[in-house]
Amino acid sequence: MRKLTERKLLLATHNRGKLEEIRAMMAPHGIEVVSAGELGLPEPAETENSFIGNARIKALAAMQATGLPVLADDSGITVDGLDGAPGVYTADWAETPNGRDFMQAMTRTWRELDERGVPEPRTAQFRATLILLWPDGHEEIFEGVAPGHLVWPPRGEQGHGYDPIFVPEGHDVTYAEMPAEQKNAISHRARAFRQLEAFLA
Ligand SMILES: O=c1nc[nH]c2c1ncn2[C@H]1C[C@H](O)[C@@H](COP(=O)(O)OP(=O)(O)OP(=O)(O)O)O1
Ligand SMILES: [Mg+2]
Repeated sequence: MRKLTERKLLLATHNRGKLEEIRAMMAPHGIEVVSAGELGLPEPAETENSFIGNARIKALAAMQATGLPVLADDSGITVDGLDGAPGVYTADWAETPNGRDFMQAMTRTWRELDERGVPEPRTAQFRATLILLWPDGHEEIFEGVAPGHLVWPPRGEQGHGYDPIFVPEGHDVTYAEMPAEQKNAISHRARAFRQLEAFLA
């Protein structure tokens, strides 16, 4: 098994919420995390239609720019009553001419469920695909899924993105109502990260 021997890792993301979560998960391993956003690296277009495909695009772009081993995260929420949408397009649903608006994206998600007459509980899964890419092209892929259901109206101030409407299975509160440590112990990203931990030297 290829181990990550560097104590510093580049995270190919421009998302501050992901950065904070993965930084917290790496900290106990003594690995410092810097992000593509912090380094001012360009944000590549995510043109694939799979989480793995888009994670690889981001990882490759950051690795080619720096020559460093890179971790990338592509994630999103799949809603059963919407046949898996927004899925790979979760971030796209938040796009506006003035940047991202996740209240708009969450509102659209709930409205489309209403329009289809989907009964509650409106089940959904948060998904994260992590790719660890070495400069020689070697890669490892890790996937985490967190099942749960959506609620309306949005609740909580923690976290980011769609956190205020997602209640993970076995809990009564949304991701956004949880302290960061609790979300980081149970989230889709945490589940993917636990597989990755085997690769940390
Ligand atoms: O834990 C999460 N809590 C709430 N929302 C989340 C989470 N994880 C992903 N999401 C949503 C929002 C994000 O915008 C989209 C992923 O899109 P995705 O392209 O992977 O990330 P991104 O564009 O925000 O950052 P980047 O591509 O630079 O890593 O799914
Ligand atoms: Mg993105």
